Amino acid sequence: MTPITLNTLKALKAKGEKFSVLTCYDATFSTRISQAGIEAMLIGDSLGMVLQGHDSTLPVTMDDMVYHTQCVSRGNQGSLIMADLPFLSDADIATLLNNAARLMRAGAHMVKIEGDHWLAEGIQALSQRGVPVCAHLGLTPQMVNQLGGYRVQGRGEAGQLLIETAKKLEAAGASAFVLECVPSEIGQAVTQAVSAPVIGIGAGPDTDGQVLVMHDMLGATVGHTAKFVKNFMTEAGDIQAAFEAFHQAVKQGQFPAPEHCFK
Ligand SMILES: Nc1nc(=O)c2c([nH]1)NC[C@@H]1CN(c3ccc(C(=O)N[C@@H](CCC(=O)O)C(=O)O)cc3)CN21
Ligand SMILES: CC(C)C(=O)C(=O)O
Ligand SMILES: [Mg+2]
Repeated sequence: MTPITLNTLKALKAKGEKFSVLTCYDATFSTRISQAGIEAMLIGDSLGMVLQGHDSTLPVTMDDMVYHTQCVSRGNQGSLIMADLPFLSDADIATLLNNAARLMRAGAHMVKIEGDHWLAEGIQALSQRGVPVCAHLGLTPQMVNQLGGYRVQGRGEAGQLLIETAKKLEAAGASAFVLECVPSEIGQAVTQAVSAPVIGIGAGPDTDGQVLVMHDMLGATVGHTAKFVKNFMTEAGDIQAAFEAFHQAVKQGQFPAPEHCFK
């Protein structure tokens, strides 16, 4: 399989074709997920919750992210690898550049950073130096203490601001977006407003790609799961088939269904 690049994702968007993304944290699942044809894997700081047992993503360190990115990189068979910059790893531009360099050396092809319009400066600094950046907007879990919980974002006026923010960050150099927990109409509007691929999680059916936390879509997560989660394991019967079913459902526009979306 020819490796997936950012250009592949851009070309899919231009053609109106969907693509799928899963979080991944280790070499075995990296091989399995990439063999299923899933275009990209995200070493998410959600590992703080699903692997480490914390109740938020805030305790995750750069060392944690580097270690898991190396593991995923070793198992990868052609998917695009994205890695999260963890909480406050972007305290200033020099720190941000150093931390992004660590993720890229560990095998990431692109870094993802959570925030809002103020990300522009950091995104510009990274993209000018050859580090592709994915901007994570909407529900940004590193801000859970300020948001007062994992709540839907971008309702009412905030939705219009989100569209303007995405355009501004694309102009600053963002090459992709993750849009989390927003009404479907905002997911659609942001996707149309930028030419960079938009990956949704709880952002409706109209984003270019869909991402889920691997443990959620395998039905392995303990306790509460969000409305946007679908368990692909029940029907598939084994893990490889569940990855393939997720990929096909996204490709064919069958996932997310209305029950996975916010109005
Ligand atoms: N296992 C796991 N899956 C994830 O998707 C995930 C993590 N962990 N950890 C980091 C963040 C936290 N995330 C979350 C967690 C909960 C909701 C949630 O339950 N949201 C409510 C929205 C309620 C509302 O405002 O209407 C929901 O009902 O889905 C959303 C995103 C997404 N990320
Ligand atoms: C939920 C996705 C988008 C993420 O940022 C993570 O897994 O950390
Ligand atoms: Mg994350």
